[in-house]
Formats: sequence, structure tokens, C-alpha cells
Amino acid sequence: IVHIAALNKDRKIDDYQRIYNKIAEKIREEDEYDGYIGYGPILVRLGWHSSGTYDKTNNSGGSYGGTYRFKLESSDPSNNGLQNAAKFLDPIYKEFNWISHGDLYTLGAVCAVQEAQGPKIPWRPGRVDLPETETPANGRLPDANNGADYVRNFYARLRMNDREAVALTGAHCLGRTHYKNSGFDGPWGAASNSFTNEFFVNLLNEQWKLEKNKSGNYQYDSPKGYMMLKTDYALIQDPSYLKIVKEFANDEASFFKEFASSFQKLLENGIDYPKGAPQYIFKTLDEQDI
Ligand code: HEM
Ligand SMILES: Cc1nc2ccc(F)cn2c1N
Repeated sequence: IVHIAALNKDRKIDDYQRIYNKIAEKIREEDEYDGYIGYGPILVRLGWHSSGTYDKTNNSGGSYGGTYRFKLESSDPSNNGLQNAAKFLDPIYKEFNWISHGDLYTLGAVCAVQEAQGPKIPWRPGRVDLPETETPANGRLPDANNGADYVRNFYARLRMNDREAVALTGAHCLGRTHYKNSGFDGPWGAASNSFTNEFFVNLLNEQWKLEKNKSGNYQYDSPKGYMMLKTDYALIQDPSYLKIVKEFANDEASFFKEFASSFQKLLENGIDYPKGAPQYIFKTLDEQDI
């Protein structure tokens, strides 16, 4: 399968910055969502899940076709709860319906990371809405009840190495698990809407206890009320992953650098960009004094 980015000569950076600002202002405005976590974390998750269906073996899935908009994909149990992010973006799509869904979902995730004081994520437009027939089957997104070998194997399908895999999981500094969505619960303490390297610091510094929760899933819980999935905890069980976790816990700048490149790669998996395809780095609201 080949997906070539469609270059749209009529749209320039300020067209996309306008959409970025609309999303950023709406995140700022609707701050009460999910116990005042806000919409940032779930917008990041939507961008990740619409890209995480990619399969390098036949270059299928991924963000290009915007197929999350079809019921087959949005009703994948792995996508439980993401309807809230899609509803958040609906009115913005209505106002700027010249953008493709794939570009909107990924732009929303980039906006959410940057507005949470995370790194700048370079972003390239050109995804094209594909028909429902192109929707990947359910089951391509990862299952949390697994260890390091599964994690390594899963990320290999997305062309991600150990360093990229650890960096990407660092997005679990944001938001929280929701029992009704995934059968995991917590953290009950302050779930964050700021993008930092805390995920790695907590992994190394907290005492973790493997517990069976009321839905029969296993998760790691800490005395402070934090939680980690088995796939999170795997990052300190495996020697190669552990080395990288320590680096990111001790050097937030190096985490930010690796996250920025890995997240862009994740959001662009499967897309061929022609020579000269424009790449944008959006200003945050703060940088525009908005
Ligand atoms: C092995 C890989 C991964 C697994 C098994 C996994 C699993 C999960 C689960 C079970 C939840 C809770 C969903 C809910 O109950 O609402 C969650 C939330 C989240 N995930 Fe992951 N995840 C993985 C990788 C990633 C990656 C690569 C990113 C982004 C780069 C990411 C970003 C998020 C965010 C931001 C949330 C919080 C969403 C919210 O607060 O509503 N995750 N993840
Ligand atoms: C703070 C926080 N956010 C998340 C998101 C997903 C997950 F699995 C765990 N998380 C934790 N501990």
C-alpha cells in the first residue's frame, strides 16, 4: 500500500495555526473535563490510536486515511472513551472542513502536547480521507496485560526501536486510566495535564505492588495512589529499557528531544511525503500572547 501526502497549495502555516489555536483555546476553556484534567491527554491518545494501527509489513493502517471516523475503528474496545475526543473536535471540523480527518486528529495531538508545556512536535499536512473499506480491522492496538517482549514486538511493527518505545510511553505522564474504558483505574492522586518526565521518575522512585483489580486485571499500585500498567512496569524489568528510563528520568531535555522525533514518526508512519512537502512548528498560545 502506498499513501502519498497530498500537498494543498492554498493552505499555508497560518491556516493550520488558526486550527491549532481553536483547539488550544477550547482545551483552555473546557478545563473541567475529567475532574479538571481537561481534554489534552485524551486528544493525545486519539492522535496516538489513529496512528497506532500502522503495520510495517504491508504499510497498512496509520493516520493517513482518517479511518478512526468510521464505526468499525472507533468501536474497537481499545478505543473506548475516545469518543469524547472526537466530539471535542467535531465543531472544529465543521468550521474548518477543508482539513482531512487524519490531519485533524494528529494536529489535535500535537496541539495538546505543546499546550501541556511539552516539546515542539514538527507536523506535516497531507493526509487524505479514505473510504470505509480502507478501515483496518480491530485488534491492532496494544494490550496492557503484557511484559517487555510483547512491548518490544509491538513497537517493532510501528518501526520503533527501544529508545523510541520508551520515549513514547512517557506520554503516560498525562491523564489517567478510567475503569469503564479499559478496566484499569487510577492514578487516584493528581493525574497530570502537564507534559514532564515524571512517568520515568515515578517508575524508578515509587514502591510498586502488583495487584489484581476488581475487574480481574493486574496493575501496579504505589502507596501514593499512583498506578502503572504491566506494559509500563515492563520498562524497568527489561535491562535495555531500564537504561533508557534512567536517562529520561535524569534528563528531561533528552526525553523531550526523543519524544518529539518519535511522536512525529508515529503520527506519520505509512505516509510518503514528496520532496518540498511543508513542515510546520506551531506557536503555543503563550508564545502568541493569546
Ligand atoms: C504498550 C503501549 C500502550 C498501552 C498498552 C497503553 C494503554 C493505555 C491504557 C489502558 C490507558 C487508559 C485508557 C482509559 O482507561 O481511559 C491509556 C491511557 C493513555 N495513553 Fe496509553 N498505552 C500505550 C502507549 C501509549 C502511547 C504510545 C501514547 C502516546 C504517545 C499513550 C498515551 C496515552 C494517554 C495520553 C493516556 C491518557 C488518556 C486519558 O487520560 O483519557 N499511550 N493507555
Ligand atoms: C499519570 C498516568 N497517566 C496514565 C495514563 C495511562 C496509564 F496507563 C497510566 N497512567 C498514569 N499513571
